[in-house]
Amino acid sequence: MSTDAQENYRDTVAQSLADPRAFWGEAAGLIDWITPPTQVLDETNPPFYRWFTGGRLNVCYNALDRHVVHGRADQVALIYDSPVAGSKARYTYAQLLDLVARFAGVLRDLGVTQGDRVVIYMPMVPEAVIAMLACARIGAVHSVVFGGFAPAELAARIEDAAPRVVVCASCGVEPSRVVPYKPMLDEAIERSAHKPEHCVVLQREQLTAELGERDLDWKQVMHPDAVAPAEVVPVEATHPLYVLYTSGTTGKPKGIVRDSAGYAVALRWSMTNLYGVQPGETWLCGSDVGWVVGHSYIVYAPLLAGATTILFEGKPVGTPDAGVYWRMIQEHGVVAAFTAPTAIRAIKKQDPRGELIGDYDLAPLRALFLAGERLDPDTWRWATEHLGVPVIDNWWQTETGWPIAINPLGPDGATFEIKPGSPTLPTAGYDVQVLDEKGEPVPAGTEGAICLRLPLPPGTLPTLWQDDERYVSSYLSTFEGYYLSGDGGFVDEDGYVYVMGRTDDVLNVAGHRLSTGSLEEALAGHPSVAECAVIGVSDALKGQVPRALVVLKAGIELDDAGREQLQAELVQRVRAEVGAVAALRQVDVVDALPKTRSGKILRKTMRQLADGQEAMVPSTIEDRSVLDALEQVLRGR
Ligand SMILES: CCC(=O)SCCNC(=O)CCNC(=O)[C@H](O)C(C)(C)COP(=O)(O)OP(=O)(O)OC[C@H]1O[C@@H](n2cnc3c(N)ncnc32)[C@H](O)[C@@H]1OP(=O)(O)O
Repeated sequence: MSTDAQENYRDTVAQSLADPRAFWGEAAGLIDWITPPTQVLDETNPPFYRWFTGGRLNVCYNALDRHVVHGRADQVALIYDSPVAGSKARYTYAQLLDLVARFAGVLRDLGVTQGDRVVIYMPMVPEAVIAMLACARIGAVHSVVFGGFAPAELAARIEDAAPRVVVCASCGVEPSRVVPYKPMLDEAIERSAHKPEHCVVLQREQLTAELGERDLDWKQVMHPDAVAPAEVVPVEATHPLYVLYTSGTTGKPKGIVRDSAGYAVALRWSMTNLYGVQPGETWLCGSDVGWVVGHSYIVYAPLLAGATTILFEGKPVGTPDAGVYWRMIQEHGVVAAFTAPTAIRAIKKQDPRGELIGDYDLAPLRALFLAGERLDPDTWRWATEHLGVPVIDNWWQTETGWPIAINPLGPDGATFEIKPGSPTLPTAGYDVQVLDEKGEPVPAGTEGAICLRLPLPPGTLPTLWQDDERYVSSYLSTFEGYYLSGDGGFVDEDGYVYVMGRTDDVLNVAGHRLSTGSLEEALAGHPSVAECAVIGVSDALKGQVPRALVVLKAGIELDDAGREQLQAELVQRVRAEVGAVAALRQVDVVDALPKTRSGKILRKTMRQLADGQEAMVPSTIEDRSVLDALEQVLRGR
């Protein structure tokens, strides 16, 4: 660990905060512009800050065409590795560009123009990446919906985004079953008030879908005789590249807007300066294109950097075993990998001594990055001990699009000492402050609400899709001049950030962000349920799993068999309404829920009891005996 590198990085971050215009103005040179920006940071309409105004560019051009023009045409851009489909494929930059330009032509011929939305509901297949980049090419706004979401969640997103076209696959392939996607899309469109004009369906051999009137077959429309490639459409720097829905505390998802230029600049900068990956190198990000990590670090950042990215359709274990990541690292010559702590916990459970690691040559690997949930010290220690490379935590959110805090990887490894449990230091552009309830900064080591002083750096959300008001009320209204992250934690004397968990009721199940509100809505729709609460409790594998408590309607009496039947129905209901990914397994029928006098359910207190922690009971509790009666239920799992 060189002290020069540490000083340089601290200087970089200090400069990015002291003079963001100079800092990001210089970083803007990392991408190609059609028209350079006239202003680096536009602060004329706070709290709505805009980056690189006046500039015009195309993100697809920067991710593909530029590399073809500059000598990377024959370099592999994308490796598809699917143990579940038994399939592998490699696409050079030239081949990927050809497919993307053709699919952009398909969308154009279907009437999609700049600013139109296109929903993409696909598993981890190359066509998902092709569809995303094709949208970017013609200035359409993509909105990718994770395949593990059920029709109701998909419907909510279709209704909000109002897409002209939906792109979907006939099915996904999970280790234990083939998941029919097309019927779920049909049901979602049925439920949604907005109806897309067309659906382009990729027929997969594992299960083909029946096509209806509005449906088109991907292979047919992509035939070179059927479509002419589309040219790049220049867009404004602030033009939305995509909308990605994320869970808030209520059932209605938030449409995180991502601008074009700020995102391209920040991601390109991060790939080399934070993750230490150079053009031409191979990178593995084991996430899903339905999540922000997939958007940023499977698709956009590695391609913007001219690297080779791997699209992995499989699981860290069981496809076929806990050595699949190590196999890919060896086979594809991966220099840095990125996944969620849950994935490492799953691997550790199956291969506690890390024996499968020894079966592969991991010599090219320089680091493993982990994010998506808190990296517990045990998991960090296991991975560090068995991999022999720096294991680097990084903290960020769907909203920010790229790391808020990380230990940057330099040529000599991690730049700073790793302190287990901390994602290390704030990144360039992020002014991290921990505030107390009154909005005052707390001393080092004291827990509070982790906030970011405005303006946020490029690449972060400029607003919510068609909902400026919700953007302000959700993130900016608690403490004036700050973005409220929703995560709580502290900063130590060395400036290291520690993120301890959500301060609101958002769940994080195996790195998947889910809303308690949408699970509760699903449960509350059952005819026997009067009211309910969902809490996230600690889980050794998934970090957190949901647990539901339901109160029955007056007059409903159930014996043991009746309760079991109801519990099974409620689990099934959440699966059908939210999706299998919610992983609700435990439902308890209780007499009442603990509340404050103003009617707020005490989810945090219940969560503390369920996790065996000391429960903080607010003085405003309405009836203490309700909580006492629940204590045994919650403590005994
Ligand atoms: C890097 C930071 C991030 O991006 S975090 C977001 C992504 N997170 C990860 O990639 C974490 C890695 N985690 C995993 O691979 C799994 O959660 C592990 C730990 C292996 C556990 O596997 P499993 O028990 O099957 O849980 P799961 O969460 O994968 O799935 C739960 C149920 O949902 C289903 N599901 C999941 N994905 C999809 C999908 N794309 N399309 C359709 N269904 C999906 C799974 O099949 C599973 O269903 P079931 O309950 O087994 O019937």
